[in-house]
Amino acid sequence: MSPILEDSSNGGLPERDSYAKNGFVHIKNPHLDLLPEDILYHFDLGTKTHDLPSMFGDVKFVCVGGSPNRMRAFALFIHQELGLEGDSNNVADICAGTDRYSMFKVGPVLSISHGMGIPSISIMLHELIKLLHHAKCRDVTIIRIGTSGGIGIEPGTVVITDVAVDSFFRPQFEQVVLDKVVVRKTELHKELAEDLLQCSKEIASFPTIIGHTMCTYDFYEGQGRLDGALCSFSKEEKFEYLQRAFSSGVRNIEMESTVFAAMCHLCGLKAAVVCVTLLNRLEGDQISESHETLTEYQKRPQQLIAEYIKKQLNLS
Ligand SMILES: O=P(O)(O)O[C@@H]1C[C@H](O)[C@@H](CO)O1
Ligand SMILES: O=c1cc[nH]c(=O)[nH]1
Repeated sequence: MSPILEDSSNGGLPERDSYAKNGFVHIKNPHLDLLPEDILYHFDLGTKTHDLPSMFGDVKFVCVGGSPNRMRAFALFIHQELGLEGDSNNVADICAGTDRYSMFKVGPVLSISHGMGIPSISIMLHELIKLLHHAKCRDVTIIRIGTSGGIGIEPGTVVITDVAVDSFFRPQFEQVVLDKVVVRKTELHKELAEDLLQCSKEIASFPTIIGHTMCTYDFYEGQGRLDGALCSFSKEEKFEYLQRAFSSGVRNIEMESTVFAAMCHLCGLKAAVVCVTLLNRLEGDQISESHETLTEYQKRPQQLIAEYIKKQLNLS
């Protein structure tokens, strides 16, 4: 059994205090200073090939989500909402040179896809955080706008995460580093979550709550589904697990929030997770709503975040 270590690079270190003063993004890797060039391979960007400060230096809001189409749609929507000049349909994919992720920049807003699951979002976040650092961005807010399965709440409800928990309902993320397990905290920004809840009250067009979000390594057995290709538990065991999750404060389940919270916290980014629920897992496992309904649900976190961004920019 590998030893479980407390992460030494916790939020109480001096670097994080200085973040509060200067607003820069932290990079906690001394080896990076020795690199003559930093290639952000999965973005097809680099410090020698691109002028990152002039391309990204004005970024203040980063929104991330699983699907490239959703993040493109969000970029077009934000273009419209911020009343920016130019044809929103011309918003280009900055990562067009690779098909790993898509990235769109609209004024001070960056919209990026991260694929499905912890490994995929983790790779994206390493490169994104380095990008923000190289670009000398300051006071950046980052928000994951995703989909999820709800527990005991009406489908279509938007859940703003207060704390991301693992499959054992623990507020932590375990990263295997070499042959050790490093445990990192999964704190999110409390004030940001409250501000987002307040925005939702002002829009008042869909139910929004604050709750714990459980992050799993799998969509099927890992989320207690009975409809995967494999299933090694009974219906009763499934319900007993989901009820326990509910009792511990979990209101939705997705697949990225713990690593997202852990990495953003360590790097001094103000972060939130805002996911719409596509179904109530106490009523079933299959996502059976119509395409139109699911599309409308997916727009809800986008509407909320657009409202928040406009408010921050004094545009609402
Ligand atoms: O941002 P998305 O909607 O991709 O997040 C959830 C979690 C998984 O990535 C995926 C599973 O359908 O949806
Ligand atoms: O049930 C669901 C729905 C969306 N995403 C998930 O991870 N789970």
